[in-house]
Amino acid sequence: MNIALLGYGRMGKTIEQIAIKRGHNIVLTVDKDDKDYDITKADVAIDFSIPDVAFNNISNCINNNVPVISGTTGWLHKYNDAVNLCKERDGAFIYASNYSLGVNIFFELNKTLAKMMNALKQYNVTMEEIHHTQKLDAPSGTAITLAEGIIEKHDGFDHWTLDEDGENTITITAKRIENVPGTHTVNYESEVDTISIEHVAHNRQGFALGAVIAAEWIVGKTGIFTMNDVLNIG
Ligand SMILES: NC(=O)C1=CN([C@@H]2O[C@H](COP(=O)(O)OP(=O)(O)OC[C@H]3O[C@@H](n4cnc5c(N)ncnc54)[C@H](OP(=O)(O)O)[C@@H]3O)[C@@H](O)[C@H]2O)C=CC1
Ligand SMILES: O=C(O)C1=N[C@H](C(=O)O)C[C@H](O)C1
Repeated sequence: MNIALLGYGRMGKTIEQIAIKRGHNIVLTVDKDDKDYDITKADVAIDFSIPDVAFNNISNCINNNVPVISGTTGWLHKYNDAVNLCKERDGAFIYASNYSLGVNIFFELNKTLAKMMNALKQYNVTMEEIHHTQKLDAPSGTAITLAEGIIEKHDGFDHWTLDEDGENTITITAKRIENVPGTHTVNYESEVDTISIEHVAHNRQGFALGAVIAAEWIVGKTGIFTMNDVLNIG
């Protein structure tokens, strides 16, 4: 498979290593200063860039009939525009806030726990995410997906906030610590005890492997998909 990497930073480079090990070719790498490139030489594009440019990168792929996997976070106010464009052009597109297989299991565990905790309203939920200091967005896309999972399954919570308490609120705390690849903790606290679930990424390999698996899966398909479709879970 011929792969284009839109964003050739920490994730782009990790994806390159894994894709090559799995027998693929990297035919294009795109960074900030690369403007006039031919995306059509790729069978699939993988976007791990920055929030301000992700939507343009994705649109360019869809407009040129190239299936696209995006892992960039912090651009989701435009997600519906990407979905509409993909439908209009009969394209193929996946966005996931986290491609790691472990985190996608964690997303399901989080929803199952939220459903159980719905019966126990004495517990308040809070969340913490920790990432490296270069991260541009907060809270993390993964924390937002976790919060949305709780809101879907627990009728005591209808929104999330960053660092602010409030009624029916899932308060997310975002910490930035040198070199942390990504840690997410969900806590249910009552007066008598705390129940916590946590996912700790040890490096970026898990995110990158999931993105390459998604890219392998989407080639030859049309539609808007999620990692649940790729992994057949949920
Ligand atoms: N969904 C998931 O599983 C994961 C998502 N992420 C997300 O992926 C994104 C990238 O993370 P990471 O690799 O750590 O970040 P980096 O900052 O290391 O990489 C981002 C790259 O995007 C490049 N870039 C800037 N402008 C453009 C442009 N116009 N077109 C293409 N590329 C451009 C930057 O280039 P330059 O340096 O020249 O500006 C940089 O090389 C983030 O949003 C992060 O949150 C990260 C890990 C996992
Ligand atoms: O910026 C990162 O590094 C990460 N971003 C994603 C997010 O915002 O959830 C996924 C992962 O936690 C690493």
